[in-house]
Amino acid sequence: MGRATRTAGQSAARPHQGVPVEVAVSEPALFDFVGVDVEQGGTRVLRDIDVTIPEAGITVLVGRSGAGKSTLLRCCNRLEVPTTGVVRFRGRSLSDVDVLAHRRTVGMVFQQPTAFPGTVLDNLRAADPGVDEARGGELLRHVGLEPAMLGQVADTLSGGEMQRMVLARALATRPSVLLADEPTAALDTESSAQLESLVLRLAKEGMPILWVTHDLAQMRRLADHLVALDSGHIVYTGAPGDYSDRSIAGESET
Ligand SMILES: Nc1ncnc2c1ncn2[C@@H]1O[C@H](COP(=O)(O)OP(=O)(O)OP(=O)(O)O)[C@@H](O)[C@H]1O
Repeated sequence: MGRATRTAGQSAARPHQGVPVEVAVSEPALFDFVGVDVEQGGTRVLRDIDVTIPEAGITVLVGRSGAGKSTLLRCCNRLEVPTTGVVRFRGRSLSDVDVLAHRRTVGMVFQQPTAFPGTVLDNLRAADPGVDEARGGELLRHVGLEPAMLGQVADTLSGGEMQRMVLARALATRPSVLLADEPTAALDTESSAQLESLVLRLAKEGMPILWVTHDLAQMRRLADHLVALDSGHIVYTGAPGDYSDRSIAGESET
């Protein structure tokens, strides 16, 4: 975690002194889970989660099916609300934020890309009505699609094109974070590789990304940081290179 120095005024750190002082403060984490439980249908699907998601790079969440990866990810944009505990976003509890505004800051893409009715441009405008053709073309280029596709009926796109359009739609609100829940699961190898390159580029451009997968080979291609879950518990956090317990993830290399 990086550290920052800020100038604290009289009222902040030293109320009894008349001059500003320099204090060192830790930068808040991107997401901070403290004592988080999530209960679904009488079962605790996340148990006592304490984890910090760093501000930079790609954090990959791995674990076998049903481990709680999606639930943890969904807590990050308030699609899921903890039964107990706190999730903080850049230091602020998500129970205190405006949820819709938060979801514009924290974009999300899902396993199954879903087009809204109408054209690709209509889809981008559903996220931000201010998207004109120029901005729409820019968003499409950013995800490797041709601006000429703006007028195409969205549900005629291929699976790979659709997932990239959905990503462009998520980027239309200029989010500062991206959440991705197994976004390559329904794609062929080539489309999957294109999406991986795209996400690596977004991360390089400075966007922190949380990416869920059960595919350990993909995890190794993408992860700067790793969080592994098993039966609702965190079983590993740290560098991907140090993670070796395949029996915990329970998944095969692909
Ligand atoms: N609304 C719900 N009601 C009851 N149980 C739920 C609900 N949502 C999730 N669960 C259960 O919570 C557990 C964790 O689900 P979650 O989708 O987070 O797992 P996952 O690790 O993302 O799995 P997968 O890789 O299969 O998507 C599962 O056992 C699931 O059946």
